[in-house]
Order: sequence, then C-alpha cells, then structure tokens
Amino acid sequence: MVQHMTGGPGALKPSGHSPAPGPLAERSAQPPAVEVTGLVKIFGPVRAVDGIDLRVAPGEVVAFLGPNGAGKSTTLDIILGFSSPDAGAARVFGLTPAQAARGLRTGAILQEGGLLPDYTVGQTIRAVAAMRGARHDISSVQELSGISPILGRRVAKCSGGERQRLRLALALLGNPDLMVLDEPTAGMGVTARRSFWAAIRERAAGNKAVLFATHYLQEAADFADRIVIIHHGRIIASGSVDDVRALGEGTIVTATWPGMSGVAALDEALAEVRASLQDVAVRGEHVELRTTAPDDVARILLTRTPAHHLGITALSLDDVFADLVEDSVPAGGPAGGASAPPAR
Ligand SMILES: Nc1ncnc2c1ncn2[C@@H]1O[C@H](COP(=O)(O)OP(=O)(O)OP(=O)(O)O)[C@@H](O)[C@H]1O
Repeated sequence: MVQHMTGGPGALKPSGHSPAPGPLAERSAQPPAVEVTGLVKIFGPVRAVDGIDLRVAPGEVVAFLGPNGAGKSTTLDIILGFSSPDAGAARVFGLTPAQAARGLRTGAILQEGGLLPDYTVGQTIRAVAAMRGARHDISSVQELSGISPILGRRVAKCSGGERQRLRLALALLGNPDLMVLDEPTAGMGVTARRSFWAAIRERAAGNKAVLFATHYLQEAADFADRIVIIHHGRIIASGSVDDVRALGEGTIVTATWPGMSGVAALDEALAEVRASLQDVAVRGEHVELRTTAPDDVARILLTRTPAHHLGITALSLDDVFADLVEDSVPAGGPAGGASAPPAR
C-alpha cells in the first residue's frame, strides 16, 4: 500500500531552491502560480485526469512525474488553457488559464510544438516575438537559451536538442512568470540537458515558477524543488526528493560471495531473516538483496558466510518510483478507488 504524501513549504529540498525570498506578507499576498483543484478530464472511457489537486508557488520548480498515459500532458494542457476540465478548476496567478496566457504570464514547451522547417532559428524567434509583442526580449532569450550560435540554421537542419533549445527560447519570450514544460529535454544529450536546466534555474531564481513533466527521475531529483508523481490520473506521492525516496521500503545490501552456488545457498544462510527479504538476486559471485533488516543481514553475511565487500545503500529513486506505480490503484480498482491525496 502506498503511503501517500503531501508536500508543503517544509517539504522543499533543504539544499534546494526554495521560492525567492521576500517579505512574508508580500509573498503570501501573491496568488499561487498554479492552483488546480479537483481536476477531472475524461476522454470517452478514459479518466485521463481523475481528481488532481496541485499548487505551485511563485519561484518554485515542480516536476510532474509519471508513466506513459498517467495524465501529465492532459493536466498541463488544462493549465495552459488549451483544454477545459470536465470537473474542477485551474487558476494561474488567480486568473483563468486563458487570461494568464493572453497576458503572457505563461510560457510553454510542448511535446509537439509546431516549428516551421524552412525558417531559420533567428527568423522563428523574430516571428514569434512579433506575434507576442516581445521584440525587446529577443537578444536576452537567445542568450539564455544558448541558441545564439545557430541563429542562421534552418529549423529542418537542427538536431532534436537544438529544436528543444529553440522551443525554450520561444517559451521565454514575453518573460512569463510561469513556465510549463512538457518533457522539455527529450532528445537532448547530458551536457545540453545540464545547460538547459541552468537556464531554467536562473529563471526560477528570479521568482518565476516552473512546472515540468518528465520521465527522467534523475532530472526531477536534480532540478526540481518538489516532485509530484501521478498515475492513472491521480497524484500518488508529492514531496521533496528525500520525501519521495523515504516512501520506499527496504535497503539494498550487496556482497561478493566467493564460490557462490546459487540462490538456495543464500536462502539457507539467511533463513533466520527470511521474512525481511523483499528481493534476492545472485549474479555469479555478486549477491544483491533488498531487505527491511539490513544490519541483521549484513551481520549474518559477514560472520557466517564467506561473503565480503559488503555494501549497504538506500533504494534508488527508480526502485521507489516502480513500487509506487505498482501499488497505486486505478479508478474503480480493487480498493474501490481511494481518493487522491491533496498535494500541498
Ligand atoms: N485527445 C484525447 N483523446 C482521447 N484520449 C486521450 C486524449 N488525450 C489523452 N488521452 C488519453 O488520456 C490518458 C492520459 O494521457 P496523457 O497524454 O495526459 O498522459 P501522459 O502522462 O502525458 O503520458 P506520456 O508520458 O506518454 O506523454 C491516456 O490514456 C491517453 O491515451
């Protein structure tokens, strides 16, 4: 059973990038960048979004994480005003999503942004800047997005990562207070991804909010103040990376066991702590266990078996994510469709 979590101001990463400082009264007077309550979106038989509550503060970077079809893009589309919910409401800085978009409060990178292949990068930026009335931003967004060296390149000739940088430049035009990014670094290499996030973090430091969907757990852990995990259209966990990691049960114990003959030998040696074992794997002489009693397992391995080179590590975020997703129940499922927990 998943232990549901709610985030909160105290749940932000301690070392992280909390909302920009300012007089408390001033900050609390600001409406949230995003406030979504009881959001539902239904496509025929599919409840793509099934009762989501979500709040993003100005200056906060929130990662929206979930498996394929979880409802991430549908939620972001509603926040951007591209579609309307069947129930519930979304507000952006206290406005309707359409009002916020018209007032250039929001900027977006979508999964399938239409770019014109025959335009150069520079022409594309100038055209969109003219449409948005943001010509004065052109040089700063070119610099921020790192696109300056390829302004003369035709979009058709740009790599996947370069197109994402162009989309970032377009999203930055008009200096929006909220950036909504749907898998913004898809197709980027590690270095491009890092500089992309450096640019985004610079924005957040200026009290701009960022809500991004990603499949990369590590990206969420590295760059977000808060992670919101969604599955079957519901929020199943929300908190700092440490909060989410703490939802995982168990610890990984690894060891080298010379002459290891197979799982049966390990099982016999650990009979007394068998109830604590969640997973056991043997690859040659390498032994890996997931257990709720790592100290006992380590003691037995070191004192009663030939095992050495012991390692004890926390669960990876991938392990925790897989557990959470596996445990969550779809609407009308066996648990009778438990309601989604509030996220902040
Ligand atoms: N316009 C639509 N018509 C019918 N079904 C839709 C439509 N848009 C989304 N869906 C369905 O709603 C569910 C949620 O889709 P959504 O795109 O929001 O998920 P996602 O979390 O963004 O997935 P991915 O990570 O694969 O992009 C899916 O089952 C999808 O097939």
